[in-house]
Amino acid sequence: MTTATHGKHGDFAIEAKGLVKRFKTGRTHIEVLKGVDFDARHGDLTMVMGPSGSGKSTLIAALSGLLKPDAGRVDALDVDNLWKLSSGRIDKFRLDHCGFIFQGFNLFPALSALQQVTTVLKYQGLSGDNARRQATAALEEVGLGPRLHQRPSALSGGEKQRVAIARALAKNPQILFADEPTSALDGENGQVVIRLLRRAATEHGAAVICVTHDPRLEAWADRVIHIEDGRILDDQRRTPEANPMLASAH
Ligand SMILES: Nc1ncnc2c1ncn2[C@@H]1O[C@H](COP(=O)(O)OP(=O)(O)OP(=O)(O)O)[C@@H](O)[C@H]1O
Repeated sequence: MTTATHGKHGDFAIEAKGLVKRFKTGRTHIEVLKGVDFDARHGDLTMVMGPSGSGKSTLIAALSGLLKPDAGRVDALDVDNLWKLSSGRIDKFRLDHCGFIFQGFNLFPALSALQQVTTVLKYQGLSGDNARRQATAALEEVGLGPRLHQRPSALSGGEKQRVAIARALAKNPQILFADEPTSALDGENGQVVIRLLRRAATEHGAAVICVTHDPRLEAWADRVIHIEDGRILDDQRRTPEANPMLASAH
C-alpha cells in the first residue's frame, strides 16, 4: 500500500515560507514563530526538535491548518496557500489528507478500538462495511487485531497510542503530523510507535512530521530540524540506521 508521490509540489508534501505567529499575553505580544521556512518530503520521517516553548507545536498547527499564522504561506499537496482557503475547505483538506497523532491519544472513552477508527472513515464517506474492513486492517497492522473490541479504559498506554496511530493511518494520509507521540510511553512502547511512524513514511509514502524531545527517534529519521526561540537553527539530512534498535542500544 504505497501512496504515489503526487501533487504539484513534486517531492514536497508541504512547503512553508516566512511563517510568523504572535500571541497576545496581557498587553504584550510574544512572537513564537519568527519567519520560519519549512518543507517536508513524501516518504521522509522529518523530526522537529527543540526546547520547551521553542514553537514546535505552533509550527505543526500552522502547517496543518489548525492555527492561522500572522504572516507567511503554506503550500501543501495540490493546494497553493492553504491559509487562503475558507475554513471549511481547510477542514476538508485536513480530513482528506492529514493524519494526527498527539501525546494524549485523544480517544473517545465510550468507543471500542474498532469504532474509534471506523468513525473517522465513515466521516470521510466510506460505507459501514468498507470502513470496518479498512479499520480492521489498520488495527491489525499496528498489532491490535486481538484487541479490536476493547475500550480505551481496558487498553494500556502503548495500546491506546497504537489505536491513535491506526486511526491516523487508516485513511492512508499523505501527511502525518505527530506531536510528542512517545512522551507518555515507556521505552518499549515508544520503540513500537517510532517503528510505526517509520513504516508510515517508508511503506505508505507519507510525509511524517514528528515533533519530539525523544532522542531515540533520531536514529530513525531522514531529517532532523532543530528549532529554538521561533527560528530554525539547524536542518540536517541523514540516513536512517539500518537497525535503529541496535543503534540506540549503544
Ligand atoms: N494560545 C496561546 N496563547 C498564548 N501563548 C501561547 C499560546 N500557544 C502557545 N503559546 C506560547 O508560545 C510558545 C511556544 O509554544 P509551543 O507550544 O509552540 O512550544 P513547543 O516548542 O511545542 O513547547 P513544548 O515542547 O513545551 O510542547 C510558548 O511560550 C507558549 O507559552
